[in-house]
Amino acid sequence: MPVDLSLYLVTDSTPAILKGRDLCTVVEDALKGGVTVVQYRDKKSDTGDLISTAKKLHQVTQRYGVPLLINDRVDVALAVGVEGVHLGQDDMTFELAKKLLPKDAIIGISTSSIEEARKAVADGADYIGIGTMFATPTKTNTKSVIGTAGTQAILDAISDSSIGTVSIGGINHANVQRVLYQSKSPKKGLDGVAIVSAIVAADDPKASAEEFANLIKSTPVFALDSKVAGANKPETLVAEVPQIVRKLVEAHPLVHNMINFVVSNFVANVALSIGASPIMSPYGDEAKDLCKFNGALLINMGTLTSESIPNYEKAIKAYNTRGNPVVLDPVGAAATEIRRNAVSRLMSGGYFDLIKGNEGEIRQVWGSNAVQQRGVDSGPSTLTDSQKAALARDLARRERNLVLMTGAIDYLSDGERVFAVENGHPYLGQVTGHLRLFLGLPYSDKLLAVLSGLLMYEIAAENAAAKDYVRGPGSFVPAFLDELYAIRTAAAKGDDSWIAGRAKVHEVKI
Ligand SMILES: Cc1ncc(COP(=O)(O)OP(=O)(O)O)c(N)n1
Ligand SMILES: Cc1nc(C(=O)O)sc1CCOP(=O)(O)O
Repeated sequence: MPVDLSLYLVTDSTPAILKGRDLCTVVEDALKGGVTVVQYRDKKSDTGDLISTAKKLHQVTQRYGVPLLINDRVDVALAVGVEGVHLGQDDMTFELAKKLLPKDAIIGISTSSIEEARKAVADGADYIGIGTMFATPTKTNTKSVIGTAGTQAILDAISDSSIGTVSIGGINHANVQRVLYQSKSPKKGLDGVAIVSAIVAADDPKASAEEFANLIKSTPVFALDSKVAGANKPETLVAEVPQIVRKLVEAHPLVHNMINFVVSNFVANVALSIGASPIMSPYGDEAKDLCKFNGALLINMGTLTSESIPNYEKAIKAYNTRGNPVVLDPVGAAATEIRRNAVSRLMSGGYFDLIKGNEGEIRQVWGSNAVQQRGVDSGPSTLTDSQKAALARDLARRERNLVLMTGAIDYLSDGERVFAVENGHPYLGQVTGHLRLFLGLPYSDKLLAVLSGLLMYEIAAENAAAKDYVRGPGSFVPAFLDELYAIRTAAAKGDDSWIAGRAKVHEVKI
């Protein structure tokens, strides 16, 4: 019978993690909470002590019908008669372990590259541990931190095989759903997550394991997995927009803004104009209460300070844990070394449902070092329209989220579909800080939700710019707020004329 790898506990007996408690008690508590496999990992004890502890652990795991595997030591596994072993790249070879262990013994192999994973598949391993997902103090001598993108590439390369897969390294309650969701390749996902400190070092290992089990079971299905019928056709999507705008107006959602002070006032007024409820809070600790209102979080890096990043991280963790939408606006991402580092730190620490930026910013998030922004402007474009569309699509595909690359033409992608939106007005580009409030709405097709927000904004901008009293960005702002309000009022009355014949959306085939 295949092993249930969904919640894989790896033990650690070091004082910093076990904190002087009895290992068997901690493991039994974790089993009560829902752990499905246990690996006894002890790098320090002598062989005699390893065997004696493994025997005690085996008595516990057998009571819960959960397999016990031994890290590195085939001899200890044989002496105790446990269900299997976990072997690293520098341990006994798979072939030899297979010869020595009983036929039905479980053998897992550590992998951190496509080559290692392919070899484990060819050898016939039962599962692979894929890591290191995120840097972790539990094990500092890891080969490479590969994140969700590296894990996805490995899963993709072995997607024809039925080998089991778990991710390991730095996984906790705040990131577990993202790890499972974002690592998924089109044909193969992770079967589970391997955890050390977030369970063994927890004050209450049972409660911690229970929380993991619930999060794993309820890992949400996002945009790529469910769309409205015919959702590749712009006209099908645009036809849905009026009712989505109406729903937004009725929902009166809360938006938590961690935003650049330059546009703070404007963003608050925009939110109010379209019927949302804005709160400006750069204070990360406040997020654990604010996220309970089930609104969306917007991180706008416009006026970054040394205190911003830890505050962003706290807020992202709070919203990710609840699965509430988080939007990243990486303003000026390619302008300075500090901003470049901030982007990579945020990208490795949290899940963003939507990343919105100009070409320079999106290229920086993608990892292109060739870009140098001047201030927050994108700078002259060096990409063709189809390269821009491909960049938005590839980033969304890698991050398994939505990407909106703004410019004269906006490109919106969910990693599969790419739509070009040619509405808007140049004045809108001079008034940064557009909010995408629509992600919080209960629509399974998040791309459609964001497209609705985008069209509402851009059509309001066109209407505002057409007023004869609007002569530049200064007079544009109040007119724009009025036009947003006018659309909101019309939508609330069921009047969809604001969008009739106005949307300039086409699908880009790459
Ligand atoms: C499930 C799982 N995956 C990876 C590892 C790491 O094993 P290894 O490379 O042998 O490193 P050590 O654990 O020996 O430090 C693991 N233990 N479990
Ligand atoms: C044992 C181990 N192996 C890793 C690898 O990358 O192969 S990372 C790791 C430790 C994981 O600990 P925690 O869950 O506390 O971050």
